[in-house]
Amino acid sequence: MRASSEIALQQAALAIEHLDVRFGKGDEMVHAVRDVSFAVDRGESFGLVGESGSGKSTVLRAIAGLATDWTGRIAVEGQNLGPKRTAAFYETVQMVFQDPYGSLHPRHTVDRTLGEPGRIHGVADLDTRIVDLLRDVGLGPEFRFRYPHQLSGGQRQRVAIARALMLEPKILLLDEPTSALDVSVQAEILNLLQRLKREHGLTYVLVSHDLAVIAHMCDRLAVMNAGRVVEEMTVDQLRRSEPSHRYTQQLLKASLGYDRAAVDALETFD
Ligand SMILES: Nc1ncnc2c1ncn2[C@@H]1O[C@H](COP(=O)(O)OP(=O)(O)OP(=O)(O)O)[C@@H](O)[C@H]1O
Repeated sequence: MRASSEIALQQAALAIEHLDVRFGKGDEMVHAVRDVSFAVDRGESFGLVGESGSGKSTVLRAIAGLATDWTGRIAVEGQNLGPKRTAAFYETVQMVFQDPYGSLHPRHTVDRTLGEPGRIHGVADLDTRIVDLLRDVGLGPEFRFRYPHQLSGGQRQRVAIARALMLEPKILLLDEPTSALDVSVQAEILNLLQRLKREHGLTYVLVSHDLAVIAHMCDRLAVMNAGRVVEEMTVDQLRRSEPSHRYTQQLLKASLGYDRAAVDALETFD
């Protein structure tokens, strides 16, 4: 596994260099992300971990074009991104949010939720594609005309994942995709994401405050504190409890969810 510094930036699925992100102006200004750099290889799962407010989601939001006051470089498959996101961007990069309740329109059926991006981007044979995508995320065709309030939390997140896959993206930005779900549903969704990654050759950037989730899902991770990356490491190093930065050691100790036996047990789920 290559460290960010060894990944040729033109070859990287995603390269972030010296990213700074701010919100607001003057006295109210929040400097949420400071000089963040990392690169993600094609097909890799990269985790961003850190306490609440450390800037993890803001990094994803800058990539997705949802936080617009940023400087530095963001490149997707060797192409630098400007301030606006194009149709080609959404055909390459999609985002899945934490809250499946908030991220689906309450008055749109599953059919409409999945169909809308497909129609906008001219996806062929949309009816078949919708049914295939639902099957891909473990939902039968009977779910097609349901509204969000007729779905469980896990089913809603499956719909949100299916919507993200509609345009056959190469990169998924996953912002705490399971933290609104209870533990058993969380394991189901994480295992679904693992399977989809294998089957579709996806690249993931996964934000989580939970080291157990990162250890289960990722190849490498960056630890964020107060807007900065304090350490980048492989998950193998994390598992061997080898963080070199004091903050990461603390995070590891303090992370109530982190229990090596539990992480190993998670891996036996199918
Ligand atoms: N729209 C916004 N306007 C002003 N400040 C913001 C905005 N979004 C985020 N921030 C601030 O930026 C900082 C980083 O927030 P961010 O959501 O990226 O952290 P996080 O690590 O993802 O936290 P959490 O795990 O709680 O989601 C925080 O201080 C937050 O208050």
